Amino acid sequence: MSEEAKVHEIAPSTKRPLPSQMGLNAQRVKKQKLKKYKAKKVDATSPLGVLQFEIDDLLRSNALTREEVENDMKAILNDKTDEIKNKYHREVSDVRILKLTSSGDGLALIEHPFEDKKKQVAIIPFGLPDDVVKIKVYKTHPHYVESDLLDVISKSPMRRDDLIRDKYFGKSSGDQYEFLTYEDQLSIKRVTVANAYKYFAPRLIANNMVPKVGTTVASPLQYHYRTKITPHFDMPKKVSQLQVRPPLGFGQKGRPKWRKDTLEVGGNGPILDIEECKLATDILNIGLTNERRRFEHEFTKYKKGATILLRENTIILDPSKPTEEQLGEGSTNAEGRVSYIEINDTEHNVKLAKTCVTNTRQIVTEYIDGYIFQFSAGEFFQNNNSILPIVTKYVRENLQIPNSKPEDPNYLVDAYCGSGLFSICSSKGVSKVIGVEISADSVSFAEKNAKSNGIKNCKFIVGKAEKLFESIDTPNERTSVILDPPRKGCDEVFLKQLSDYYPARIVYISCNVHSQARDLEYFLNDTKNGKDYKFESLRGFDFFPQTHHVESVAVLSRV
Ligand SMILES: C[S@@+](CC[C@H](N)C(=O)[O-])C[C@H]1O[C@@H](n2cnc3c(N)ncnc32)[C@H](O)[C@@H]1O
Repeated sequence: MSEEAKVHEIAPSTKRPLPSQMGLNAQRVKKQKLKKYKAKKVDATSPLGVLQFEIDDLLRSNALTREEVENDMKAILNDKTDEIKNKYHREVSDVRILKLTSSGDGLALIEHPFEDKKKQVAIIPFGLPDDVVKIKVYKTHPHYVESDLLDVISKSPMRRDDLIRDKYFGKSSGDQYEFLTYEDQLSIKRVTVANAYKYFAPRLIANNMVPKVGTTVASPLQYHYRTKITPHFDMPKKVSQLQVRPPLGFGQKGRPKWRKDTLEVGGNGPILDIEECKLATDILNIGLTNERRRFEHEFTKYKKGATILLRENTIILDPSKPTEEQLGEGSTNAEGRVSYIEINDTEHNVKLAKTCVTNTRQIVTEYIDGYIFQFSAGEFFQNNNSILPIVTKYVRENLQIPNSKPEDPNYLVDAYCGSGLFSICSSKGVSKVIGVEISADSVSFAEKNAKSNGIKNCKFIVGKAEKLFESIDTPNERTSVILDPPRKGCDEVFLKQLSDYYPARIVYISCNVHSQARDLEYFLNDTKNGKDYKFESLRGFDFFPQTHHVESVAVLSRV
């Protein structure tokens, strides 16, 4: 085979610029194998997977095909002179943002750098629909490009810069929606829930089986609500030569050249140096100050980067003893004393102390809905206790089997029960609760939590969720099921067995509405008894104000 033929065989279609057309030396190309673009496999319900649906949606509404927004990955990868890269990775002005993704980024169509008839899909962090902006494209993927926002030329009516309180705004993903009114944040999250079902439950949508998405339930606290944060740092290879401590904080997002006054705040590395987190509770911010001070002295002791856990802990104070004697372990101040904040709980007539726990194995306490919960600081527990009483009440009410008489027995199954939050908060008036959870540590806390709250009708099993069905003996027509799986959702094995068990009601809580939509599409359409269920209600809960995240609660009942 001739040299020429070899190049043509592995080069992309002639419609796109070939390396040779871009002035690359054919001899050099011959010696080195051309790099091939290999797409990473992503879960369809992960942010990158969802982006593919969002791109298709954008293309459909603009009468474009995927081919018409394709980028020449091979040419970029094999571009030794940077000539192609520089054409791709350029500044573009007068870009109108058309949509918002579920990750909270703007989506726009821009001209293609090589082909007049083609466009490119651009992802623009901190861009809002109807903004007109200037961007710098810095990374190319087969069907979209990533960009930095350089300037906002004309503002979207939604853009409310006067609401920005955080000096790191525009640099960190933590407070991505701060420039929106809270009402707009809640409306956007409602659209996220609706779109998730459009993308992942098309048969349910086509058959009008998805209820109208309810308004998103607000969080009572919109700042200072997070009870856990995990700042981290990276260490360079040559730690011994390090004079100044590395940045300690959270990953940088979207280099904000458009916010001129905050260009240097937090630095410009991959990790932003964060002195204060506006979303975290006051005691966590005190803990952050303590841990930053410690890191200032001790950074050379670390060989590798690490994550620091900051978890809020609550202690009911015994008024007859000095407060400091009752605090236990916690983040300490410059004098070596455990930092704390005292709070008067006038409702329950008790004094509380809040401390900040940094040891993942330490036991921490939370008070929710009149119940006490303990768990290891490093294990899963919900992260915004201001909204939890609203959520647990909503779940409890939706588990009720209609037309029940008070004397009728009712049963509850809590799949993925963690340390027993929903089991315990829904246990009153129920004959028996069975929780199942894969973490033995969480199950032992669920048992202790039931006991310390004086609850005797809860039983917890260690194992995969489907283990439940090996031993379940409650009558299905009198049993309601709570599902609260991790982000990846449930698996088909579990959903099939759930359908075979055929409970009276199902309340599905999810921190990833996309996997929830996929699971309900499967459960309602493809399992034995799925068709006997009505999809009663669907709505988001705002566990994480100022961010794009939404928790979704779906309720199904047997008809
Ligand atoms: C989102 S958390 C919910 C915990 C609890 N409902 C709460 O609100 O505190 C999901 C839980 O599912 C557990 N888990 C993950 N995979 C599981 C599986 N296959 N079977 C049972 N539990 C699982 C995790 O350990 C975690 O505690």
